[in-house]
Amino acid sequence: MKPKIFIDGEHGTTGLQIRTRLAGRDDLEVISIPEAERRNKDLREEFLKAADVAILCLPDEASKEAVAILEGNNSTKIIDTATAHRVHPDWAYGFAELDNAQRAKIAKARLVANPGCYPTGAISLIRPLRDAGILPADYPISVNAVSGYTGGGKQMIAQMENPDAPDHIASNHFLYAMPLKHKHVPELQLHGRLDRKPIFSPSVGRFAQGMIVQVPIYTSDLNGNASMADIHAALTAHYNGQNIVQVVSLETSATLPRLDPEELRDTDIMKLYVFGTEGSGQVNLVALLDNLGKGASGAAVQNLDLMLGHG
Ligand SMILES: NC(=O)C1=CN([C@@H]2O[C@H](COP(=O)(O)OP(=O)(O)OC[C@H]3O[C@@H](n4cnc5c(N)ncnc54)[C@H](OP(=O)(O)O)[C@@H]3O)[C@@H](O)[C@H]2O)C=CC1
Ligand SMILES: CC(=O)N[C@@H](CCC(=O)OP(=O)(O)O)C(=O)O
Repeated sequence: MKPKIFIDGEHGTTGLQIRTRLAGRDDLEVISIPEAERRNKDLREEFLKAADVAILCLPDEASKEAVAILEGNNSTKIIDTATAHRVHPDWAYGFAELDNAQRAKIAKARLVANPGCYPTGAISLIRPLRDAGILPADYPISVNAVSGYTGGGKQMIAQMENPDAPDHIASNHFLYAMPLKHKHVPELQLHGRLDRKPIFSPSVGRFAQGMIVQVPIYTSDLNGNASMADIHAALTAHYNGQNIVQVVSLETSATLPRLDPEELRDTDIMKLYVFGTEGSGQVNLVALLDNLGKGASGAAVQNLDLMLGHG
């Protein structure tokens, strides 16, 4: 029997992209609710309970509701793409490259919380340096980022694309979350193994998919005055042996005149860069990804495969 997969929120931005990635797979069966019935709670309950794996692509509250429906049901595994369970101790954090143990943890978990798009970029840069003993736990981390507007889901897509929408956004690029209380901060702090809350400053650009996440660092404040080469070596060692997170060489990074957030659009790859000038005392650590690829739907399918034993 093929495992049954139900994508709750299949007709939203993240759900649709998961559906596309699963189209044509003959090792599993996607069970699906017609779009007009997407908010029919009874039908959703029936599908949630019938699934071997339910992938939740819903706002936080609806996601918690779906998890409550499955309370005590041990036959449906859950991947939640929302923010709701990312710092919950009973949930495995769905970033397979987090450390040596994470892939196996995800593979045997019933509850997997897919990481946020921005945290995927920032944690991929921070965590290996924490684990290697280079980055002190109390380092004052800042994370500055730009995302494509699909990161805000159907609502923001309409705001950006429809000039007649009452809440239309005409800006080509804007900052938001200025009170520094973005929903991603707890996740960044916990999985980045940071003692202090990072300062997270996201922004959105007038492009659909893509993301740049920047973590600037003073190397003189790192343990042992780690050099740019040491930082790059630690990242390279951490991501050795897998093909989704790619550490770009220092030589290539040094030749880049600019970095385009859309470069990895429609891929599930993430590229990491160490920018700067050796000896200057500063580096800018940068992650480049598609917010809907490794930042959401691609990661959900990667986790699904691990949970189905295809890892
Ligand atoms: N977009 C992105 O880049 C990323 C998104 N995520 C996370 O994925 C989740 C989904 O986001 P996204 O796809 O962008 O959002 P969308 O708004 O595009 O899609 C959400 C879908 O859920 C449906 N929905 C909302 N409430 C309910 C409900 N109570 N019952 C059933 N269905 C419901 C919506 O239906 P309706 O059309 O009726 O509103 C819509 O189809 C969020 O939690 C988000 O944080 C994670 C990483 C990146
Ligand atoms: C551009 C934009 O609005 N991005 C969203 C983050 C993406 C999202 O809602 O989902 P995740 O938390 O799962 O990443 C935000 O800042 O709230």
